[in-house]
Amino acid sequence: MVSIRLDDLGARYGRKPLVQDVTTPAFAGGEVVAVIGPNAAGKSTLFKRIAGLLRGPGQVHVEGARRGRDAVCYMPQDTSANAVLTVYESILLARKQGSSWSVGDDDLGRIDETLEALGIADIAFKNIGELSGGQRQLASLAQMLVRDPDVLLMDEPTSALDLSRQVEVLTYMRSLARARGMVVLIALHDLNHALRFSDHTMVIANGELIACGPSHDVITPALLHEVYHVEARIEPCSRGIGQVIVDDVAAKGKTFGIGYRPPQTSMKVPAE
Ligand SMILES: Nc1ncnc2c1ncn2[C@@H]1O[C@H](COP(=O)(O)OP(=O)(O)OP(=O)(O)O)[C@@H](O)[C@H]1O
Repeated sequence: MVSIRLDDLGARYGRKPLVQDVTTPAFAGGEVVAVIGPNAAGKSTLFKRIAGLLRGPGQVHVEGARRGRDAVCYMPQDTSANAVLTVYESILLARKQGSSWSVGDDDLGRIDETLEALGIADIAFKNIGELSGGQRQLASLAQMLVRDPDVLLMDEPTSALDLSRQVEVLTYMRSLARARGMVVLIALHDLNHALRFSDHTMVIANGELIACGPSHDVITPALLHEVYHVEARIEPCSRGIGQVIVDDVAAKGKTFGIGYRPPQTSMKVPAE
């Protein structure tokens, strides 16, 4: 079974180090790992470093992979595409990348299965330049899945999707991780998704790993206060799944340079 472990990993753009000293336990095939943290914390940079797209110190240890050189796939946050290809062609191209160009029944079967599972069979022959943002994100996800990676890095893969699609995609990803023995690392801003769909959570802040462990142990009111400067509770919903409820933004959390202002308690109604 595949496993991935990060050892003192760092990454830089030019000379500037943006991620440093990231060391994790081994994550095993079948596990979903959420990567959370504020804007500009270094989540995408970390993913690019793991995928070998950036240089830096430290090591990525992948053991037991089936796919050798193609073991790790990275789905970037920005999925815009200009190529004049249909969705189907782009997925076929992704499937055959780095292998022989002959197309077999297994290739076609995997593509059909993925299109169906992601609910995009109806747009298979649309040009990818003509898709909506959400459709493009699903097509991009399909391109990754047909490559059968051992480790899949997904950078905010549900950011353009409507509510039901978000839940469907994350449910599917978790079942696929289990069924294919794949490790899935997902950068997420929705902490309720992290609580519901991930086994482990890594928290990145200012380019450093400040917490890593079982998601329900890591995502706590104290952590949310420290990292996001919010006063929050974690309450179990009727199905027993933890939900983050943000009561307030701490004064320290002013983000836009205007300082925190308490919410307005009344609205001005124009006189008739
Ligand atoms: N190509 C680049 N050259 C120089 N600096 C970059 C480059 N790309 C990103 N950065 C910087 O690296 C830092 C981390 O960015 P990164 O995209 O990894 O953050 P993130 O945690 O993924 O943020 P977000 O949640 O907003 O997507 C930021 O300060 C960003 O400005």
